[in-house]
Amino acid sequence: MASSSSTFSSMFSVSLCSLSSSMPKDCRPYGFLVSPPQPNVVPERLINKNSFRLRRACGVVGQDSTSNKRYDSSRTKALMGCAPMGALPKKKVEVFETEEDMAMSLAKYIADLSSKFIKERGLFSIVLSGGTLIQSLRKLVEPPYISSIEWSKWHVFWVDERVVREHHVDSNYRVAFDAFLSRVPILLANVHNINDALSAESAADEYETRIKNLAYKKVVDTSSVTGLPKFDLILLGMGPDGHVASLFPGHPAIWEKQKWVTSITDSPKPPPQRITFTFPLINSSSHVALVVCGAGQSTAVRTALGKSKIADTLPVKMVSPEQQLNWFLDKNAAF
Ligand SMILES: O=C1O[C@H](COP(=O)(O)O)[C@@H](O)[C@H](O)[C@H]1O
Repeated sequence: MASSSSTFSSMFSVSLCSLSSSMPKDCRPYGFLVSPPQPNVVPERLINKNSFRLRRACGVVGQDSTSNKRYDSSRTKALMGCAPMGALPKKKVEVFETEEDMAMSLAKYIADLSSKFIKERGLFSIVLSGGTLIQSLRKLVEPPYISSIEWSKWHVFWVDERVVREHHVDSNYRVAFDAFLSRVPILLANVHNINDALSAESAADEYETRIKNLAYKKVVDTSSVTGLPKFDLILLGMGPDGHVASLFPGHPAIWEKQKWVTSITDSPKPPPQRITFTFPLINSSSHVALVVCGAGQSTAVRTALGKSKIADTLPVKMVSPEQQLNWFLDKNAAF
């Protein structure tokens, strides 16, 4: 509910940043904040001054205090996910008084995107996370959305999954099925969960292949920028350590560039065996909603939305979809 939300501007001077720049649309190796001279770096005079100001306000450009060189952490972030240079998503941070208000606004946001993409493409590809996010989808199974959404046009995926059988309590599929999918008229054939009979590595490979085939059949769109499947909407939760999907701080999987879906067998949060989308695939999506509630997440939220360069390797801060990044926060997570 717009009326009960407040933007983050008062806290971080960052609320709605509609950013763009004229950086070349390519992808270079990551790992530096101060770019060494490179042939494809756009001369500073070509960077629109207003755009620079906006980006500085959002903490994505600035001056390195030790070397006195200008840095552009948006570039670094884009590179991490292999997203196009300069194609920063629009970013919107909304803070709601209660989780109930947030759930209402989230339902409207999803319903609006569902209708937009169904109009444009005839289908809606939506990717779920596990955890507390699913509870926040409860308004979708109530009026008006239960009858207004064209559920038969939905294709549902998981950004990460625990490698357990699908009826197991730890299964993200099971949590979503029990609380959400079983209550709406989605076609079972359009619910694309992992093959739970496989090992973590095989399940990741098989899921990637299936996604590739569905992109070939245009069930999932394809990014004209990266050439990777482009999901219409990815819904991400976030752990207190700033992890998203099963991409944990300090884990090598956050740097994966070749695979679209990878496996891990040493998740710091149980269960240890998981499959997860990698950043190149997450960041090729059109829209991402980061849905975060509760005081336990507030430190990671502050770090992610603050200006610290150190936070650039916090998984949640590496999320950068092609079109729009929306944060849905309750007050407890935000303050
Ligand atoms: O393990 C996981 O954790 C994150 C965050 O979950 P939450 O319960 O703290 O909201 C979740 O987004 C991810 O899908 C899940 O596998």
